[in-house]
Amino acid sequence: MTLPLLVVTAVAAEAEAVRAGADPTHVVVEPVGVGPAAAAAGTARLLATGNYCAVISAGIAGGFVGRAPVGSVVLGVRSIAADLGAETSDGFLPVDELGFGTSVISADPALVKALAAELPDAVVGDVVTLSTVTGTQATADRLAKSYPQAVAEAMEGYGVAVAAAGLPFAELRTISNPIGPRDRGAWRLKEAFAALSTASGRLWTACG
Ligand SMILES: O=C(O)c1cccc(C(=O)CC[C@H]2O[C@@H](n3cnc4c(=O)[nH]cnc43)[C@H](O)[C@@H]2O)c1
Repeated sequence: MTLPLLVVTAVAAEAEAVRAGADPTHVVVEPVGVGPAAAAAGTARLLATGNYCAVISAGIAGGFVGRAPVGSVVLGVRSIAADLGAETSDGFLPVDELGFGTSVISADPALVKALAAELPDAVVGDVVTLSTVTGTQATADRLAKSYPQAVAEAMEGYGVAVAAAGLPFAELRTISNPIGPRDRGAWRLKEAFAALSTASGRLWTACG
């Protein structure tokens, strides 16, 4: 029998949205906390106590303006730790350039292909992971320029990818807000959760 797919979210509301759409006979859904550290620790714990065919970091996200509109589904091909590194007078230096590992983890190509086939309207691109939600136009512009393939930002993908440690990994997001000046009242949570439920209905095929 095929092993189940593990889907990790940050918060309970995201897990409920995934469960509303996903087939419980093929998909296990767990909230593990907000941010890359909680995501990595929670995912590692789940993978140590269960057998899964793959792990997906799922939830809502901010979308880069002009790349992923509010309400859209995003499928991550790479999860990038965009604030792991050093600040210099010339700008941000990623951990890669410091010689301490990599800030970029690629999703499993076969898993991405299978999900993309099930989610033909998804915006496919990189997803940046940040510990701090972007709240100014200046930061949004810097990130858009530094990560031209990035379509969304969230707070967990890179942490889940590190914990996956070779198990097939991917990131699935639905866009609740544009990345830019903070306007919490403008987040379209209802639309993003509904899109997450619909997309989750296609996850049962992920492991063949
Ligand atoms: O306020 C609420 O009612 C509420 C209900 C459910 C979830 C939330 C969250 O804030 C989820 C946090 C989760 O969302 C991701 N996220 C969403 N937008 C962004 C963004 O613009 N930049 C970074 N992360 C974003 C993130 O992964 C958080 O873990 C609120």
